Amino acid sequence: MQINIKNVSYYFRTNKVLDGVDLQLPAKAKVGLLGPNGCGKTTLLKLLCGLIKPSAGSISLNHTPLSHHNRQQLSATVGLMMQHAPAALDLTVAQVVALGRIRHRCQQTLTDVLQQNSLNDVAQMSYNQLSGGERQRVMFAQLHYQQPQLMLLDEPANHLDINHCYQILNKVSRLQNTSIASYHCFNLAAVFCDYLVLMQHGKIIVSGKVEQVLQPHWLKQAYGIDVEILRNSQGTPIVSVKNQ
Ligand SMILES: Nc1ncnc2c1ncn2[C@@H]1O[C@H](COP(=O)(O)OP(=O)(O)OP(=O)(O)O)[C@@H](O)[C@H]1O
Repeated sequence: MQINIKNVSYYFRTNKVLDGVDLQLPAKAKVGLLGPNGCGKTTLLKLLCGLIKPSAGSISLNHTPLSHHNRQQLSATVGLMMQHAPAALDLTVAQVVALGRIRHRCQQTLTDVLQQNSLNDVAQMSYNQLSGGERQRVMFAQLHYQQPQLMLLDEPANHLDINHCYQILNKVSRLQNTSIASYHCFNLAAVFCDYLVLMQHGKIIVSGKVEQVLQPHWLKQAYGIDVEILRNSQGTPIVSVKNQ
């Protein structure tokens, strides 16, 4: 899904939390949103799925303004995994995952999705009785079942142990869709994204390929930290924070 964000601003009352954001993304891009706490990453993700509307500017998906997509179509083609997995009503894990396909004809079975996300053993447990990381995995399985053309993930690594974190981010990177995920860990973003967007105070300060964005001067500007950039054996950047 192609995305075109034009001069988008967003206010919470008088607080301008997004300020003239411009961004064009090609279909199937795997995008990482970076930036310090409160810079506007979640707000941008909520705007992209139509949960909130821009105060100014416009967003188009596949060349059609978001405001022209009908709600049902949008909820089938765009999926958002929130940062804090919500407490569900008294639903089982299987029922929560099944909500991902409530508006679709299923192409893969619920059993397959539960299995692919290693949730078979807890499928009949109450969602409310799961740990934070287990809930996060259930919410990802719901999104996986939905198979949206545009997958939005707010801090997908939240709560997850390193093994489940890699399993989920590997799945995201292999899906043939567009994904935009916010990250606090530069090194996860470097491994799983092909394009990064660095934000500060509601603005994009730089966007581009991983190597262009993970530069010491940009990270100093956004976060006020000194870093050096190392490389792993595949040449992927590793950001190492210098002792403060
Ligand atoms: N419901 C709300 N009402 C008022 N202000 C809000 C609301 N939600 C967010 N904000 C403000 O909007 C700004 C951007 O918040 P947002 O959640 O988009 O940041 P973020 O980059 O996702 O932060 P984090 O990395 O901490 O999750 C923050 O200053 C926040 O206080």
